[in-house]
Amino acid sequence: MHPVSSKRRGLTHLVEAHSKQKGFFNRAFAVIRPELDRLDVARFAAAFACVVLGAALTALGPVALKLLIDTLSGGAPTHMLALDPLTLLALYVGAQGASRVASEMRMFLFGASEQSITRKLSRKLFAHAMALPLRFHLARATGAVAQTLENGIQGYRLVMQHAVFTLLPGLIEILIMSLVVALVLDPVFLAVFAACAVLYIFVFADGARKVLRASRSVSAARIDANAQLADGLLNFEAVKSFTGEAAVTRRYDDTLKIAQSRWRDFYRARFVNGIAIAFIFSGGLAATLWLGLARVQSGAMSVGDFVLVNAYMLQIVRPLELLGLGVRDIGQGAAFIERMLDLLDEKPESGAGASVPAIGPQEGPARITFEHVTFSYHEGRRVLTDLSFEIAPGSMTALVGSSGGGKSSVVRLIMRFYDPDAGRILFDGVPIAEIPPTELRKWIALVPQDTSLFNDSLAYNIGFPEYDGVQDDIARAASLANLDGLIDKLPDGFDTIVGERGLKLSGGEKQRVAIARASLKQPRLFIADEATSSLDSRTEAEIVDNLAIAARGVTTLVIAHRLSTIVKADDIIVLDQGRIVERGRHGDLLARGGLYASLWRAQTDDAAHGPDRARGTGA
Ligand SMILES: Nc1ncnc2c1ncn2[C@@H]1O[C@H](COP(=O)(O)OP(=O)(O)OP(=O)(O)O)[C@@H](O)[C@H]1O
Repeated sequence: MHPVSSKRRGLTHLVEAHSKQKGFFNRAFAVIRPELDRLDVARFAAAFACVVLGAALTALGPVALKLLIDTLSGGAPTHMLALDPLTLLALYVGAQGASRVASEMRMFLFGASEQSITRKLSRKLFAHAMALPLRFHLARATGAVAQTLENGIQGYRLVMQHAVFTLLPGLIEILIMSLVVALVLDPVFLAVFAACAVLYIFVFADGARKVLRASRSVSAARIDANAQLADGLLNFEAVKSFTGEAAVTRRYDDTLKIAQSRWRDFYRARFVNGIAIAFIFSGGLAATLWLGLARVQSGAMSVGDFVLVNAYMLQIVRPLELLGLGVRDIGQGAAFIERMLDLLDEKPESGAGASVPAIGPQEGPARITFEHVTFSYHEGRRVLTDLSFEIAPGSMTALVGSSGGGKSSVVRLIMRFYDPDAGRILFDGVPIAEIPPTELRKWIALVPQDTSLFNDSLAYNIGFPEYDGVQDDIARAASLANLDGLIDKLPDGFDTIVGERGLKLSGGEKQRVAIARASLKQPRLFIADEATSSLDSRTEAEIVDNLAIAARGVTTLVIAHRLSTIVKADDIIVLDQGRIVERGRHGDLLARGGLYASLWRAQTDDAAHGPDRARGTGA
């Protein structure tokens, strides 16, 4: 390749990399800017003042020492300040002490604002994760999302810490030292300092690039490892029952091994960098002292000057090293932040977290209309095809059919967890695509197929999300869902902690908590997706009766495999492979002798042979 063109490409590459980095820092700053309040800014400003003061004192301390030595060694006072030794000693000690105090103040002020920003940033990230659509969460591992957020926060802390503690003081110290050297000493020392500084910059720039690359890999590996960790912990019941402890530990260790090797690359990059710096430092120190020695011997320099140049050479390493460390660790922080910024770029659901004006009628039982709705989760695999039906206000409609037929998907579309590929869904005549999801969901109470509870008290879980001030309502809802017997038995009653995802409760108890929660909502549409599938027949019958009373006047959509629970429905829609194959009342459908009749027959036959076999025959 032509050398000039390759050079040009190199330049273009550099310019591109620079503008990319600029874009990154703008994006990263845009995330925290709205979170900074006046107090944060004031604390930062005060920390900044301490940094400037501390750095100036650190740089000027050796000057006082030089003056003291010159005075003590009887050398002609070449300086303008003819101060007595005690004053000079006090100045030197004072500069050292004050610089330490400024450093402590800086840490105190910075720590307070860092924690405030970290809290606000964590809250913002969590709120964002909560506002992301269900589609996002179903496609991601919980542990990976958690680690991405954790890495991001750590990244911000690294960047903030180094901006305040390393980059800034480093720059100020170098500036002041260069000024003093230029004013007081032979310019040759400035040249040595400058040569060392240039070499440092090259070595650090190279190191920072390598460390950044290694940090990216570390960040990705940490996320993968945490995804495995959370997956194992969440599935511990399956792990135990299938004695899979060793298998999941191995699976987790495989990701840990990758993370370990990425960390090794990271530390190797840092090590190589550190060794190069040590060589430059030793070379610079040797050159300075050799030049200083010759000048002291020839009388061109005082002993104080020699001490000053030595102190600066030792001291200049620190700010330069700090600068390098700062750049390197900011690179690491940036790599950690990158993934989090990608997550923040994920679009939240429209209207999520915001208060949006509601559209359409505000009360009364809902009318739900499906108009030629077609839907697939992934291209090429259609789940619902040309679905058209209407659920009349105040009616009870049942959705039945074989497993995987698309019943829960109908519910997800009504909730706007997903949008249809074609056709539309209307809520009281208003297309739900025009209703903000958060508004729409306020009108609907859903008892989902899989109930997973918060690791909190029974009362919290029933009253979720508005726990405070509804104690009586919670007790009433618990009683409606036949939970009072259980609560009486528990030593802590409503305050009993239900365990992670409600694991300390039985499947049926969890379902009843979900029913109680939904019944508190006073919705316009009540949806029960297999809400009583884990209950024994008698409890189920009692709850169904209670629900019928509670849902009187509310439009109700019930998905059920156990057909005995929906014989009284006003309308039964039979779905098969995403299409409506039959529709009518229980008696009509039986008389028709189609899919519904055969499902019914299978269940009643099973029931005749034993009640437990009657469960889930739709599967
Ligand atoms: N998040 C998803 N991503 C991809 N495919 C999905 C997703 N959820 C469900 N499916 C698929 O969509 C189809 C319909 O699922 P759906 O849960 O709506 O059926 P269902 O009638 O409620 O089944 P069941 O009675 O077993 O609960 C199934 O083939 C299922 O594998």
